[in-house]
Amino acid sequence: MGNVRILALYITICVLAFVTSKIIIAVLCYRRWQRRHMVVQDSFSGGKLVMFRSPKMKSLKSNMLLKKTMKLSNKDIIGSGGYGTVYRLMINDSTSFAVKRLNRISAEQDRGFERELEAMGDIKHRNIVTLHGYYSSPHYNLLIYELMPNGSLDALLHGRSMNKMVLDWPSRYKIAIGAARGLSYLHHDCIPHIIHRDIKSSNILLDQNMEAQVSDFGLATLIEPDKTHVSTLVAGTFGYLAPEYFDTGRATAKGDVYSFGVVLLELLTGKKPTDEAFIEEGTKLVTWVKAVVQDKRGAYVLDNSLESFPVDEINHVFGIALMCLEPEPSKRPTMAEVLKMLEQIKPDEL
Ligand SMILES: Nc1ncnc2c1ncn2[C@@H]1O[C@H](COP(=O)(O)OP(=O)(O)OP(=O)(O)O)[C@@H](O)[C@H]1O
Repeated sequence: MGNVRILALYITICVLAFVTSKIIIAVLCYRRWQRRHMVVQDSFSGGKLVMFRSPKMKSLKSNMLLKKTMKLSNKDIIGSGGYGTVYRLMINDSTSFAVKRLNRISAEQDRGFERELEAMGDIKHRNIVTLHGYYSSPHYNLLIYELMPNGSLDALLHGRSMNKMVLDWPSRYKIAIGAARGLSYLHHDCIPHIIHRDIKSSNILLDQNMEAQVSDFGLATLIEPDKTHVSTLVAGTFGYLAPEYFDTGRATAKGDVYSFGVVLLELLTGKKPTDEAFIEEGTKLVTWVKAVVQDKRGAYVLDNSLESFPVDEINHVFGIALMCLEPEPSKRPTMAEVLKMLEQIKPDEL
């Protein structure tokens, strides 16, 4: 009988110690989370604004941030895409953000929303657009990003009048290297490794120094794009998608490499992969370029504005693009290899 009591006491002590340790760990984790976040509850809408603490956030008052976020209107719109509308949020002369309002997501997707965003907020790299925070409410969600003052590569290369700019070869090469660094970081240095799934020129944004930053990673898994958004097929964008994706429907790192190859072609030819002219002719940028190269008229595809720049450098990047565009995924280089090859073209400048 005595032994049974001792055993019961022993089990009780073990259970209590286990439960207490779990509570202590949970409290410590929550305190750590609180130290790294600034949280404001919006009693009016029932929403919650969460900002990840960083040097940029130090001088900001949380209530003022929430107030300005809630006041965003059509006049603040800077773009829109398959996931929703993007607004410029001006806090003061020196601080602004890009706020992406996401189209409604299902309750099932909503459950993983905050967890995914916490992981995205942890990713800090000079070639990845920083996620500063998010707002979640029963009706809609907002993602708060670093504002990229020079917009997207897509707008710079193919935009109408105001945004369009003739990018010289050094700028294009710098953009290619920056985007390759960002993507290589997601593929090889993040744990767990991240597949972007939607690499394209509108997801390569330019900071004040025209340095490329990759945006929108993680969104393809976070939210199903708007079904009315014609350029988007499941995840990814027509014109950039690797051929195997149409058979398997599976996003892979080598699929990202293919899409990056399309972006390199875009930089070299100045042509838009999603251009209706290609669709009308029943072809794509990649097919057209490959056909011209096969005819040994490779120089014909290059953007006219690149004529006066070093042809060997341009041809080298062209060669790398074609490697990325190998139909067989295993024959494509990894992003780390692509980056290394790009860097070797002008090693002194980096
Ligand atoms: N952080 C940002 N800073 C500045 N402009 C941005 C930022 N994020 C997005 N934009 C602008 O908003 C536009 C729309 O972006 P969004 O990511 O919603 O759609 P997209 O990339 O064009 O298309 P999709 O939704 O199919 O990926 C971009 O092309 C860009 O011009």
